Amino acid sequence: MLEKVIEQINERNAEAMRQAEQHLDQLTKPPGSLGKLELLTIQLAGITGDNQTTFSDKRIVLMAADHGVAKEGVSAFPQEVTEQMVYNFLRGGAAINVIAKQTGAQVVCVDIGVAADFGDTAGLVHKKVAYGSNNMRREPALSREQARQALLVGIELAFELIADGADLLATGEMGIANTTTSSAVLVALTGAPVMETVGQGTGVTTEGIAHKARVIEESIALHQPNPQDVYDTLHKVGGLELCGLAGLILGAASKSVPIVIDGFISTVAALCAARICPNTKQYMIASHRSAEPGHDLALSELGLSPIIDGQMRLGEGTGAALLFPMIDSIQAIMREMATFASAGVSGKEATSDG
Ligand SMILES: Cc1cc2ncn([C@H]3O[C@H](COP(=O)(O)O)[C@@H](O)[C@H]3O)c2cc1C
Ligand SMILES: O=C(O)c1cccnc1
Repeated sequence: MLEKVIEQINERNAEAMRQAEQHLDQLTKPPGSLGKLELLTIQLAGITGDNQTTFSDKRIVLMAADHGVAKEGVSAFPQEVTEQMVYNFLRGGAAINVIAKQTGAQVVCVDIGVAADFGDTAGLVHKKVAYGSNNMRREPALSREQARQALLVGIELAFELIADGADLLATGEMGIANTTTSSAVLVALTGAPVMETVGQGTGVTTEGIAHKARVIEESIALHQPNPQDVYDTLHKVGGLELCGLAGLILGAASKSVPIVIDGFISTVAALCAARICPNTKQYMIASHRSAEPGHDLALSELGLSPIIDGQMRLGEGTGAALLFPMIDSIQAIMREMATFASAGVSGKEATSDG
């Protein structure tokens, strides 16, 4: 299945990108003056093959999972908050619900590995692979099989949502202690110094940050994840939502559906997807730069430049959903804005430097 998916992740449509660029330069504005939004719409044209797409069915896929490493006191909040927040998402009370409602998008809340039983709770997508991961400081976080299974959950979910009409996907997550897990995966894959990848997460103190770094160092020293092998890394120091989101991104790319990447945790999942299939990067849209210090490193590994710089550190897909109105605006500009010719506005003067 994975091999087939990877085979289907192609280069973007270069001709559609060229046409989008040409159209942008005919609109009544100085060339390039819409900055990163111009690059964004060119990218979207390359993904969909059309420079005037309206994205009318956007879904934020919020994967929830618990992390055994929470036992090491690496978060400012207790583990049960993951379960409690799942109920909050289902009731529409979380930040992501409010932002999604504002922008007309849907939140798809997935239990991929919460350490609680939700029974057949309505509104929740039931895809539990395990009741949380193990404490990576003592044992591998997941079995290799669990990591593979969670990745497949993500791929299949992307297929289901796209078959159901979704034309734009975004990543979101909930899982107490997952900034620690994400930093561990980032360090394992890049060899970056641990202290450059850890931040306050939900609000730990300076001492708390040093403690997180020690827990990560000890976990990596214990398991020695192979930096060339994403599965080895994910199973030893990863988490179920990271695996699931990596799968979701691969699945979206294989169907030529753009995928908006949220903050630090989501970007680490994106890095895992890109290590599995580098072409996947062409389908990723970096929404915002999180306050987590490791986020910049993960973004630069991917060669992505986010549009929003809001010092946010929430996750859930909030940064990604905040980009939706900007996506709608630039797509409307492509469809509706007047050209120099249609408006009778004089074009750029030829100058000595061209
Ligand atoms: C009430 C609440 C809502 C959240 N929504 C997202 N997160 C975010 O914080 C967690 C990661 O931070 P750490 O590694 O420090 O635990 C994740 O669940 C993430 O999605 C939340 C955290 C809390 C407390
Ligand atoms: O950037 C993120 O994704 C993030 C940062 C802190 C806490 N939760 C999520």
